[in-house]
Amino acid sequence: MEYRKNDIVTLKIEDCGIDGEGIGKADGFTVFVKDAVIGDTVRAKIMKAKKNYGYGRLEEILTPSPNRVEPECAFARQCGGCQLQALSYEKQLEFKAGKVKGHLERIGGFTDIPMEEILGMEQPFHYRNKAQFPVGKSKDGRIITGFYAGRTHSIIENRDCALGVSQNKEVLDRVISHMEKYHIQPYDENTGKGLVRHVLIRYGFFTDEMMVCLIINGEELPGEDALVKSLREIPETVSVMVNVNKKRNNVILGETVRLLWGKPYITDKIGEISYQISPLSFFQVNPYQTGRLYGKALEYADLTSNETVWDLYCGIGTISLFLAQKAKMVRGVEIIPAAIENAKENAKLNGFTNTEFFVGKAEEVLPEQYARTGERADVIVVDPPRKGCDETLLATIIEMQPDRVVYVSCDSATLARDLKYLCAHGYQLKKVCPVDMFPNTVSVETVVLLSKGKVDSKKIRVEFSLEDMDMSEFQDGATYPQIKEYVLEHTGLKVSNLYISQIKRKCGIGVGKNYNLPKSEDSRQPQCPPEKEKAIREAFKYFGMI
Ligand SMILES: C[S@@+](CC[C@H](N)C(=O)[O-])C[C@H]1O[C@@H](n2cnc3c(N)ncnc32)[C@H](O)[C@@H]1O
Repeated sequence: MEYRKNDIVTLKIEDCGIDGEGIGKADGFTVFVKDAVIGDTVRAKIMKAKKNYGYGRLEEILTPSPNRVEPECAFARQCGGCQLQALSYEKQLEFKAGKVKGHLERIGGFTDIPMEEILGMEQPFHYRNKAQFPVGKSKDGRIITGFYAGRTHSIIENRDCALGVSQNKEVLDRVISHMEKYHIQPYDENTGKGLVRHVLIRYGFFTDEMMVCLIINGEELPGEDALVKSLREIPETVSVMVNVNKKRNNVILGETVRLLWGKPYITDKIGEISYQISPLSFFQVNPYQTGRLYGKALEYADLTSNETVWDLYCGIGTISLFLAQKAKMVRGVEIIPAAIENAKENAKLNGFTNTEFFVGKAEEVLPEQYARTGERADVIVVDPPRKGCDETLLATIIEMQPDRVVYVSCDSATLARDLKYLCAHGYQLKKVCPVDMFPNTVSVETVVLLSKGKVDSKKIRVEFSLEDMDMSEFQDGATYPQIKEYVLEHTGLKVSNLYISQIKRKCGIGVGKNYNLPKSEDSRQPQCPPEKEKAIREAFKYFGMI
């Protein structure tokens, strides 16, 4: 059945979408309902309707889910950070394990998935060692800080996030009163004026060292010494820095950092290994679960001190050093030069002599090194960003034929795509373990073990090429239907998948290499007209894709 705007539907919520919205069906018509949780029976008003699906506003919870809980944070509904706080933690874990399994089945084409039990937390709050608070103004002109409401840039005022450390509030109180005293204006995204954009706080859970870094739209901050004096009164402060970002974009951190006081980094430990972490370094945000995640990767790598291992996308060498405890040699590759500097320092700090690090793209460094040395690897570990591995890299792994591949992933959709490729080229899926690194949010991390085996055609249902798929929907940003809907609503124009993919390419957003390209050189494709291009670009901006 088809529903239209303003229709009222009754439905049972059975799933959860990427923004944590409840998903249910009314007579085969799928409805996304914000603030409804799995297991609720709700009455919803259709606010937007498409052919087979629509977006509903929660009117009434007719029967609350037995898994509904009172959120710990008073702002959980408005804030975009925690999408699942109203769902019991047990059910959250079930949902996440199901999400990984579902992606492996639907995208990867796998059956009989060797899933291990998801590794959850005992206390799923106050686990984040890093927080980035935007600074802005309230309607009545006060300086405020907090978090962005879901998919917007309006700040929900909150200095005491339930996922962060208790020191966050004290830091923010001091920064805001400093701004008030010195008449420092927060940055305004619309005008590009104002000074303070964000406050970044990093905390070492096992060392109790804290770094405060103000991201500013300028070179200097009025009263820098007074701010340092105030922040030093918090006993855990070991580092106060500014980061300069004068660009008018959505990227939080700029490239330049300046030390105001203390050390340019904090130190923290995972297991037996110490790491130095600077403002720009990638470091897993949940230190408790990171030890378990890396422990699982190490278990799957099954090292006996004789192996040569590559750790691709190695960041500051976190997994590399974990592996180096039990390997003959570990080689790490990372695109950010500063992270590789950190990785080398971290190796030295911990006394490792069996590591080597390379700056560059994994998909370039690995084939180059393999061509140069011809040395095979016993184990290859990959931990790519959400977009997953480049196909050139996967092809090189296949060529190198390591005994085991350990894949650590923060996006199970691109993970499933890459596993499908590796298994279609001779690897076997041996173990899958989801790890809950981000309780109360929809994200889930996964560790996978693949080992060399024969091609098993029964396990793979469809032939495919990465180039023919557009996986960018699974990354940050919006889906094709969401973009179409935004464009229609704001301009009245209808745009096709073809036009969206053309503009994605122009903007440098990853689209499968052949996705929506003409099948032969002579075939003609319509080109996106300028007014539609403008509208699509606006939608990309709205969804934070450019
Ligand atoms: C999910 S993080 C993993 C970092 C590290 N393994 C850890 O656990 O801390 C992904 C890393 O890949 C890096 N990266 C992104 N694209 C890359 C590429 N093409 N080649 C190498 N590194 C890349 C990012 O800078 C980031 O440090």
